[in-house]
Amino acid sequence: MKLSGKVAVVTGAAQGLGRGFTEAMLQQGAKVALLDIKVLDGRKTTKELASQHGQDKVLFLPCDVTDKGQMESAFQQVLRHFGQLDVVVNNAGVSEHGNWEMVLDVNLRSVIHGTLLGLDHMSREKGGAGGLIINIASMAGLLPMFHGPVYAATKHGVVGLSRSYGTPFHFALTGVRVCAMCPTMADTPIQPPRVASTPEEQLKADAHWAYVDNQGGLLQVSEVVDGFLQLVADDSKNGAVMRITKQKGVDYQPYGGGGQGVPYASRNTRSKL
Ligand SMILES: NC(=O)C1=CN([C@@H]2O[C@H](COP(=O)(O)OP(=O)(O)OC[C@H]3O[C@@H](n4cnc5c(N)ncnc54)[C@H](O)[C@@H]3O)[C@@H](O)[C@H]2O)C=CC1
Ligand SMILES: CCCCCC(=O)CC\C=C/C=C/C=C/[C@@H](O)[C@@H](O)CCCC(=O)O
Repeated sequence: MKLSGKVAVVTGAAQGLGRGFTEAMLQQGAKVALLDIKVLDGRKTTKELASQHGQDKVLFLPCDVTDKGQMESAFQQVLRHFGQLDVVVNNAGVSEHGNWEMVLDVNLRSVIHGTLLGLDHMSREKGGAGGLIINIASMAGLLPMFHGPVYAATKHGVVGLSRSYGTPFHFALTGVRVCAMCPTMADTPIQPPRVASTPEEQLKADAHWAYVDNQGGLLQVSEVVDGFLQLVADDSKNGAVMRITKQKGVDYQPYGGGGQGVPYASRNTRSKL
């Protein structure tokens, strides 16, 4: 997809990878709606990007992605404001912490909802023009994460969701490509501090940072963004799972047969909003 003139929604765009994806799409001529629960940070980021790219190219919408009503309203505001929708980046996410249901809500349930909203607004079978959905998973979506089992479960779910909606069956109906990105540790505020507040958390932090250091350090946001732009541009990639690691750079998770997907015999195979 060429991004010039296109309209994108990015969740969790106030900082980190989401801000990186947003800036990259603006630089390629897209207009971007930034959704984030952090209102002050979101407004600050949007103001900075507006000064670089033009006020008409950005729109900030305060939005808690776990609130279905806020998400539906945000997508409707994007359509009203920009008149179209071509790209959805379900990026908002949180790392593992005590509240496992919140991790599930943000990292998986909201990504499912954002995917369904994107399909609802872009799918050709619903009068849309087709488009692209990129769901931000993680290498924890492909590997076990002993200090983050719930986090890993959500990211495995994002991979499965993206591969399933990224089958030829759905593309024939929707004209919407759906892919997942699986970066390893990247230099954003999601990273835990090296010095924790409790001995138990310090043990986890030491294990985390020992792994990061052993893997060659953190990815830079720019490295993840480069992969993102490659995925956006490559219209042959549907249902693809992009990996970004320090060892191998950008590559794709290899899968054997079955890439066409398996029909699931149920009364209603198609999820509803
Ligand atoms: N940084 C890393 O090491 C990696 C990050 N990821 C994934 O990349 C995505 C972005 O993460 P980062 O930029 O690193 O983290 P980050 O913490 O810097 O940014 C996450 C953004 O999501 C927003 N957010 C969180 N909960 C929200 C909610 N309920 N509603 C709306 N916005 C919400 C935050 O306010 C923040 O702006 C996440 O899905 C994360 O799991 C994947 C692999 C590696
Ligand atoms: C706790 C902070 C938030 C977590 C953010 C993440 O999602 C971090 C990424 C999670 C796991 C990373 C695994 C990294 C694996 C690679 O470094 C490499 O070891 C994998 C090689 C796989 C292969 O070659 O098949």
